Amino acid sequence: MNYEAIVLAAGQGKRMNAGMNKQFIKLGGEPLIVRTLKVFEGDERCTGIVLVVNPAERSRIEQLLERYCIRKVAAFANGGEERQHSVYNGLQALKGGEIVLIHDGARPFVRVRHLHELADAAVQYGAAVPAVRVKDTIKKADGLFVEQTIDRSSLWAVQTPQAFRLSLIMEAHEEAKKAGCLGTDDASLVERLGKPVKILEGDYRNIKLTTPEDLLFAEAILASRIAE
Ligand SMILES: Nc1ccn([C@@H]2O[C@H](COP(=O)(O)OP(=O)(O)OP(=O)(O)O)[C@@H](O)[C@H]2O)c(=O)n1
Ligand SMILES: C[C@](O)(CO)[C@H](O)COP(=O)(O)O
Repeated sequence: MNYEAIVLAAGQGKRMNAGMNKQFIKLGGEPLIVRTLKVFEGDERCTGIVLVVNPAERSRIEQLLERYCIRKVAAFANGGEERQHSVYNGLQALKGGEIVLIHDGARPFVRVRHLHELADAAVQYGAAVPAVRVKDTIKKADGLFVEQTIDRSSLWAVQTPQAFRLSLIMEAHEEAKKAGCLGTDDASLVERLGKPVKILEGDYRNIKLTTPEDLLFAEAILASRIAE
């Protein structure tokens, strides 16, 4: 199934502490956002990308698109205060296809195979997310004292891209806006409507570059890809 993509690049990267938006950090010589966009650029099922950016960074990003021959960015949208607001703005800029994939610009290692599986699952279920099983022992705490050890057998760490029927995710965002509800991902807004969200087992290497040590993992993943 073909799809449109929304790629989010309008954060500040505070936790990365790089003194700039982490989207511009170079990984193996190429900016992070370029690596992410190249995955969608190379997927024949992606019909266009809405790129959500901080307006102050737009011309710098446009220069990168030119330099790295990224042609699928069909529209820009302005970032909002929170990730959810950025997605909302991105949704308004879509052309109106059936399926949309919403992706963090900070996850450059997603595989085209997964994009296809997610788009197809969104046709079938309405909403589909990639996720990996939680490997750590998770404890709930009160301050720094353990209250409870959570049974991890039903816990998943959820990633992006998250795939949706456009009508469903539009409704989910409108309803969340009305209710003043903020979620850390888009699927949670569908969940609050009581609609199903399908999990597809993802890839532990589809990391989001969030804190400085993630750069070490990213370089290692990149090296393993080059060796493939
Ligand atoms: N208001 C926001 C916040 C986040 N994002 C994007 O959403 C993705 C995931 O967010 P996160 O990792 O939290 O990125 P930042 O917000 O940049 O990081 P931090 O929270 O550390 O500042 C990133 O690609 C980021 O650019 C966005 O477009 N608009
Ligand atoms: C959407 C997300 O990438 C799913 O893992 C994540 O929730 C983004 O925000 P976070 O604040 O870094 O959790």
